[in-house]
Amino acid sequence: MHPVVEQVTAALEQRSAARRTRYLERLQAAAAREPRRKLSCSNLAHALAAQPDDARLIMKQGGAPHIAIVSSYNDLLSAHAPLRDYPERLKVALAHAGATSQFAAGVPAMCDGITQGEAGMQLSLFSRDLIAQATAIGLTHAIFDGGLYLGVCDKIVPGLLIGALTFGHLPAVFVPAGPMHSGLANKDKAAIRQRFVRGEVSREELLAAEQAAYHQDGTCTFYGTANTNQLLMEAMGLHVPGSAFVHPHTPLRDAMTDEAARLVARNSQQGERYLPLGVQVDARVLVNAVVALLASGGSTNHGLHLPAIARAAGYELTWEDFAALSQVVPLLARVYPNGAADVNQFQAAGGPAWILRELLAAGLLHAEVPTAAGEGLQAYAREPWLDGERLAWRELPAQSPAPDIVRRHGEPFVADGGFVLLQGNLGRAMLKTSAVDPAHWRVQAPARVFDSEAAVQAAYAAGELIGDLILVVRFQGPHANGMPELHKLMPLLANLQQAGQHVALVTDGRLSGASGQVPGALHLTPEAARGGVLAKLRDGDWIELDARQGLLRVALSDAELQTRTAALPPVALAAGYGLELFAAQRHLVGPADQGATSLCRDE
Ligand SMILES: O=C(O)[C@H](O)[C@@H](O)[C@H](O)[C@H](O)COP(=O)(O)O
Repeated sequence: MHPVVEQVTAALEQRSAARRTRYLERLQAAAAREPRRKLSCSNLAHALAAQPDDARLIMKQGGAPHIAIVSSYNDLLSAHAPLRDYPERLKVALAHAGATSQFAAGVPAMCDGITQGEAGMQLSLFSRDLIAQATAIGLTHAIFDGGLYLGVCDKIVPGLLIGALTFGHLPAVFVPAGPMHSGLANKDKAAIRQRFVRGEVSREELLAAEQAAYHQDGTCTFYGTANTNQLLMEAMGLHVPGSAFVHPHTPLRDAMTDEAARLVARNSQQGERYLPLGVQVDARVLVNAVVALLASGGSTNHGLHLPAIARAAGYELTWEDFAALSQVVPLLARVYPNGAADVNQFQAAGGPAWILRELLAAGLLHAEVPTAAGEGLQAYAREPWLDGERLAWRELPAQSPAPDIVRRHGEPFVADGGFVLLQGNLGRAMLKTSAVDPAHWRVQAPARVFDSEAAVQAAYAAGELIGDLILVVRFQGPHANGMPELHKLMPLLANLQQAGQHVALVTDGRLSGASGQVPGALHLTPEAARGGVLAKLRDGDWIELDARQGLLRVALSDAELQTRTAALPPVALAAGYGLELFAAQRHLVGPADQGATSLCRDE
């Protein structure tokens, strides 16, 4: 076991000891209560009312595990559209496994692809917490012995997991649907966007390219936040092994969905092996998730989601933990935006199983952890296949079949994991280097300060973004406006960079997991709307961003900063599009480095 992985795990355990103890006490109390068996007759009758006769009978007897199905299905998200028929399929599979089940909750799911650059994006991160709460509402009926959680995309899997951890005495299996087939290559899609921004292609050509990329149901094919979720569920042992990137509507996918039902019934209190989710997700599992994130060049959004998930399990996972692990975890995959391959090509080259096998071999993962599939993570280092009609797993080749996509741990693409914690008089921020050319890891330039993504776009269109510059986009933090992704800035920033300008982004907002190329100091905390120095910046202030040194500073002394008046957040930010309903979240939300959540705050 690598000593740094051991140290980070021990430190995480130590700093979280009191919180984790409280969490486990709650979990044990919930497990001991067995509420279903103590429900009053009228409560139970309500639960049984809509059930088929045979299920009613079994549920009345109370001996079989009763499994909650929580789904984020809608057909607005291409990634979630295949989940439509899963509940019926799972109910049949659960019955075969001797369990009964109910569809406990449908939770909201929003598509960041549809809302990029629009007002709805301001609800994106808050939707994670709402999904956690909606999951809890389904489970709070207290009649369940386990949960199946159906979801794929950005905020949905973290939200489901936070909700499920609140009912950590129940076992959980996460059920994905898989990616769409490859369409127009992601880098060609990005190139056409850059040309559109430069006025070189028409809107019709742009739309044709977008539709060639997003062309059917299933998850988008780049390694953004949704697909990072999927790899993390593998690394945390919460999936049927290898189910992340199997296409929807295939016999293999169906077999894996059925297997999820078998596993959750088996892991219930009435099953062969009781595995409460809250016990399963311990410090080792959280560290494994961070390691897998880093080794695969995953989404920056998990710098928020993993600390929020950790808090739901009683842990204080910090950006320092990410940074320490990043120094020893090698980058083993090149998947867009960190490379040219898409997730289908990544999967064909070995996919998550390859990454996990290599990390296990390098002693960078805790191997002896309980998983949904059994004891030990090794089961997740093999690939699934159908042996006739039987679901089986087989070893991957020893050598990389595609060294431009996946590498052995001894021959990585880069020796570190590409997560940098930037610190200085502007605050603390995250920067992901895996998609950024090292030539751009250090930028020193005057600030151009904006209070919205739209204002940057207007300045670009007016030809005002000239020369080297650090684009400061502030009042984009969780308290200000829910911390939207600012992905629409990418084509224009990439154009400036390609034109030879030295550019970087500094923001208290987020970027999409699909963003790359241009260095971005993200999730800056404290945010401008909560006393951050960002609110005091002016055009022309000299900013230094250095990924190698972990530095982010403005060349102003403390005395100079003292004399500056902080700008006020733009007025009337939160009206229309439902934003007015989320005032309480904006008020309650915690800082980015604690997961930007209004849930699981310090007790
Ligand atoms: O992966 C993420 O973090 C995103 O939130 C993701 O949903 C993405 O931003 C959109 O799908 C846009 O994708 P493209 O604009 O790159 O096509």
